[in-house]
Amino acid sequence: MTNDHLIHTLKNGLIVSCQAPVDSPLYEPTIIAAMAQAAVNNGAVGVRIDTPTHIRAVRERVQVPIIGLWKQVIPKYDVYITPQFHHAVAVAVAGADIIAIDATTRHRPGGETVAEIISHIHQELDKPVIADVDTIEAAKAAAGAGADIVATTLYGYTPKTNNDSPPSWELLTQMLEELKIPVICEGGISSPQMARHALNLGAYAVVVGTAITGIDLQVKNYQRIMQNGE
Ligand SMILES: CC(=O)N[C@H](C=O)[C@@H](O)[C@H](O)[C@H](O)COP(=O)(O)O
Repeated sequence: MTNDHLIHTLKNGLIVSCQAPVDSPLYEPTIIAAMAQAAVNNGAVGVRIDTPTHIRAVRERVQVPIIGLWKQVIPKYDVYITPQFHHAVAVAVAGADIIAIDATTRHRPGGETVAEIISHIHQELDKPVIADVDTIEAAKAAAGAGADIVATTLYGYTPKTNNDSPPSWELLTQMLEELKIPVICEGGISSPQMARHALNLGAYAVVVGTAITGIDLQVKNYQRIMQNGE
């Protein structure tokens, strides 16, 4: 399958992000892979998976495109989603079909620019890149740098955006108006109706994580509201 065809299989579909906090009992390759398979069995067109180990386990069980990433904590840097090319290599070798990278305009470790990482991923790994962004400026820069897809993933998680919670319909609309490449709506989608709304606005596909696979965060949230009333 060509990369264009692969991207096309995601169109208008639901991509389920199967991730868990590192201190959760769900943070196990077999459990992540079971969640991914359950998602695919029920119609998910793709899955989004963190770490090479989890990607390898999921690859054994599902055929749909895997969007792979590797979250890293690097002292002095806030960029954490597949921050450097060598992380992208590990993600690709583990079996991911598409690589997600942080494409915000924040300082990056290793002296690589977003454009350099994207071009290395294209030339050396032959994989499409999803640029996870927070603002329209970052989205435009990522598209200009050769990203295949941009996603609203980091809206609400960076100093420029963290006084609001995702999703931002405004950012999604702006990205759809100003970019020519597919735009994925990701982050804070918590109901099928919200996912449908994103598609109605023109999103290429929708990624849902916490609302489907996030037992830890969901239960914490229920508890907080049930115990404290807010
Ligand atoms: C900001 C960040 O690190 N987002 C991560 C990206 O891979 C995941 O933790 C999210 O679960 C994913 O983006 C889906 O979003 P939501 O869980 O809100 O449906």
